Amino acid sequence: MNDPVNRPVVKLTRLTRSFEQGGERIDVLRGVDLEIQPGEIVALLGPSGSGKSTMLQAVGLLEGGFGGKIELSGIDATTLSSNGRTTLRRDHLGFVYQFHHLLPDFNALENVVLPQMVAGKTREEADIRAAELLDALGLGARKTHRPSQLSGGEQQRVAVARALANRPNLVLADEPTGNLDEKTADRVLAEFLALVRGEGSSALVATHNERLAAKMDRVFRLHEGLLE
Ligand SMILES: Nc1ncnc2c1ncn2[C@@H]1O[C@H](COP(=O)(O)OP(=O)(O)OP(=O)(O)O)[C@@H](O)[C@H]1O
Repeated sequence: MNDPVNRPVVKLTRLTRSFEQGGERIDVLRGVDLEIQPGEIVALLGPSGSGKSTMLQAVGLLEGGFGGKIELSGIDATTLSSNGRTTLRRDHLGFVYQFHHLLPDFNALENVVLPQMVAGKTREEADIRAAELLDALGLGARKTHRPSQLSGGEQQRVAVARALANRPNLVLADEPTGNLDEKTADRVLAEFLALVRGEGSSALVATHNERLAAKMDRVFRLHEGLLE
């Protein structure tokens, strides 16, 4: 029971978030409950403005201002200090965004090595792990390319490798293939899902694409601030 491996990687209890805009209050999240078990890949569907990014920011411990409870692998993030949240984020989470956000002056391998060095790995360990991930994503021959020398699909694959570098138990992905053409998006998503499954990790993937969402284990829809 106390084994963190068997605890939900995410448990949200009555998560709320409101914004003030022009003197008006918008209730974006109205009491969201969600549990994601280890190894599960969950799609978060919803039209633009429904609150998908807001929800990922909550789970990613990237912003404050939320009501309710956010637990990651049994740890209640809402009671932690800012340093505690940073450590929890570093040790448990990986992030992939719509745009790759790779460091332009570093090559593909270095972009995957850097977060590992920040987490305390040796350069040698980090190099081995980065090469393993890039090889798995078919980028074996692109390791010394800078982001500007890679195609959009290749850049996004490097971003996927970076997100998985520290063996997170949950990857948060916000429209991870939203910037790619349909064929490339399908291929990169399939590789991403296969890698997450192979690593035994979990993922919460925000998308407005029903077809892509259907490839995941469970699909939730954000509608009027609640999950359906
Ligand atoms: N910092 C903020 N201040 C005011 N309103 C905000 C803020 N962040 C988000 N919102 C509002 O919250 C709502 C949800 O935004 P959010 O970005 O979470 O939606 P989304 O489903 O991710 O949309 P998209 O698919 O377009 O990225 C929107 O109406 C947005 O205008």
